[in-house]
Amino acid sequence: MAAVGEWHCEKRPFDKSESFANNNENVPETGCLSIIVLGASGDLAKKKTFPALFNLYRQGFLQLNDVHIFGYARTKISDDDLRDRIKGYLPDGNDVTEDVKNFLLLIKYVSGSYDAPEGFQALDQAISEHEFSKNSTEGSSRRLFYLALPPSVYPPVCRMIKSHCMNKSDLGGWTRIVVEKPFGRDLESAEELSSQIGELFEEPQIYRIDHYLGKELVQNLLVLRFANRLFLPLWNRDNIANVQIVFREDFGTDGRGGYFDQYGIIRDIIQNHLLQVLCLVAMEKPVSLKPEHIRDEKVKVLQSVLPIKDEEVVLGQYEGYKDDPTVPDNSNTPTFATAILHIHNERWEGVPFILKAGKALNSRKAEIRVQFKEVPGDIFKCQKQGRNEFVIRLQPSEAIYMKLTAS
Ligand SMILES: NC(=O)C1=CN([C@@H]2O[C@H](COP(=O)(O)OP(=O)(O)OC[C@H]3O[C@@H](n4cnc5c(N)ncnc54)[C@H](OP(=O)(O)O)[C@@H]3O)[C@@H](O)[C@H]2O)C=CC1
Ligand SMILES: O=C1O[C@H](COP(=O)(O)O)[C@@H](O)[C@H](O)[C@H]1O
Repeated sequence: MAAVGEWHCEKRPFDKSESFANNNENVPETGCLSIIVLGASGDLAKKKTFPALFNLYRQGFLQLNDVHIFGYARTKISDDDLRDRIKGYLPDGNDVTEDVKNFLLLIKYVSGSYDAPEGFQALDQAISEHEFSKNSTEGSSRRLFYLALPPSVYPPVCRMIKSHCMNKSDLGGWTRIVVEKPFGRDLESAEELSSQIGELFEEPQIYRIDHYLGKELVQNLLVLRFANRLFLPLWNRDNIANVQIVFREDFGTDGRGGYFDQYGIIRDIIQNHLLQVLCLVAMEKPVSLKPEHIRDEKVKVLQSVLPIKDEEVVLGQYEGYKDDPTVPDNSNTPTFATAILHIHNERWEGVPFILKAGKALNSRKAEIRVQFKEVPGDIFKCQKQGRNEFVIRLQPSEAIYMKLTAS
């Protein structure tokens, strides 16, 4: 029997004043806004970034009078080509509504490379023309650059933005950049990337994104764990046998080899999305909900993870991966990985955290599965496998359910 529980689980209302401004409390959020999606020809842009912008537009956070959206990438396509690529991924894209039409008209495309001035000069000119058409005083407008690109090109792109596309002077306007995961390939490259970007932009201008943290149930994990007495006494090694954090997709790279093959499934999914989830599942209660307090508790979890043993890792590559023309014929990149993590602390000693991620599998699913221990002195002889579990499903649709043991 599966029962749906109703635990305290709330959605924090989105506060307009927080949009793009939570670290910049004194900066006015008015005036002409240009949002520039770099890597606009790619998968992230069409599946997530443009649809998210459309949702902001529909909810009134992006005003027709103030906003313009620019796509930038190397692929040579027209404005309409880009709009056609995006259309099918918008919630109402197939029956082109007025909202869809108006939104698409906000989008212009500029083509150029990621490491040469010409393209960025053309981009700057297109942005400036838009700002001029809105009678925006130079320096008073806002420019947001979203890097929907492989991290390997962040340094040249950031240098080009800094040299050619900044808001010209500081009259209340700003220039900000959003960078995607994975943040580098390893500790050394992450630190190098941090210092390269840090030399060009001030910290409040830099936004690092992990979209799993935007999923409603991921955001709710802290409320669920720390605002419900039901869970407080159970959430530990005395009651929990193991925790599985699983990501499965039923599609492969689909032409994303240019990015994916350089990184593989561990860097694409496990190191960021799944580890963030693991931290929220395993951490102690933070002092408050301030970002730095939450971060401090996450760091303690990560510091308590023991080195992963080779025999507790499985890697694989799906058959047909190398048939994708964007993947090199000799690629050894894993598209599947499982690793067992052990957290060496008072709460979790002896509880395996099983992290699994794979592409081109037989189903699509992202979930946290908390398997409870069997009850002591069990008098029932029923089948126990797959029962006594608490499941938080993050994908394809978000849900919480419990698999109880019942005859
Ligand atoms: N796809 C998704 O659902 C998600 C992706 N992300 C992140 O977004 C970023 C981009 O991923 P995604 O859009 O999927 O990948 P894509 O392979 O689709 O790459 C995006 C664009 O980047 C350019 N590009 C690709 N490979 C290279 C390369 N080796 N060198 C220079 N430019 C390249 C291409 O544009 P052009 O050739 O036209 O210049 C491409 O259209 C990654 O960091 C990923 O982790 C994050 C969350 C979800
Ligand atoms: O970050 C990424 O996430 C997507 C999956 O996101 P979801 O919200 O649809 O679960 C994945 O396809 C992509 O490889 C990866 O870069």
